[in-house]
Amino acid sequence: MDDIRKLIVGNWKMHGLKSALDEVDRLAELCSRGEPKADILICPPATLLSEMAGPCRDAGFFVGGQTCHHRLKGAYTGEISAEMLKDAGATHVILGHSERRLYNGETNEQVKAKAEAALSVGLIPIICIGETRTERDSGQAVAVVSQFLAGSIPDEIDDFIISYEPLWAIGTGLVPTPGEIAEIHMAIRQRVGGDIPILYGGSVKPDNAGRILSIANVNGALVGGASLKADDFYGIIKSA
Ligand SMILES: O=C[C@H](O)COP(=O)(O)O
Repeated sequence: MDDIRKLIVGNWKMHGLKSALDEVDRLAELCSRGEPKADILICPPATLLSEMAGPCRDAGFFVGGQTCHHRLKGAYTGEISAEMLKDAGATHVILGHSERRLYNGETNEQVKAKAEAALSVGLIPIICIGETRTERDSGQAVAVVSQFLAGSIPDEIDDFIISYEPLWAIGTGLVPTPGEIAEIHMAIRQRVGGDIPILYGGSVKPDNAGRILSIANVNGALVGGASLKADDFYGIIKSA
């Protein structure tokens, strides 16, 4: 079994006003009761990043972005650069999330360029890949995930994270079988090598996290809905 330290990531997506900082305080209090066996990364909306960086750092948590532009500066109204995320205290950035590939039309080439921008300022990219229900049901899951891998990862890089997120498991309460997760994570492992963390994301909850995190080559989780409340998120963290 690989000895990569588990990473539990909370992707808050488009949730979180300043009052959500109370959840960071609550999570810090819960985690102070014992030594979590995982690193914890919270990716809030960009509007909260600077304000969260301090409390998270004090609690031993990392903070990250949910996307970044592929350029470091310029006339790109409404965009956020990797440099701005770094300046706000981020250490990681989620890239190519299926919700951005679907709703914003993000392509593999754009994800690759964003990853290069992130790496150029010292951010660790978390590159998301996954198949649709139709692709899973037609036996294409491994092929589709392999194509995303080939197209989204910059050449010659070694400090990045992959997150396998079957699109049909995001926000649905549905989770692949352990065998399905193991098969995909092994395929990713064979492609990226032994040191790259591979996270699973898609309806991870306190009651299934232990089982998912015990699967070979699952080095952590990318958690959406269950990361918004500290007690739920801690239920996943302590399963690591
Ligand atoms: O980024 C997180 C993934 O989209 C999973 O979201 P979820 O835990 O709400 O299914």
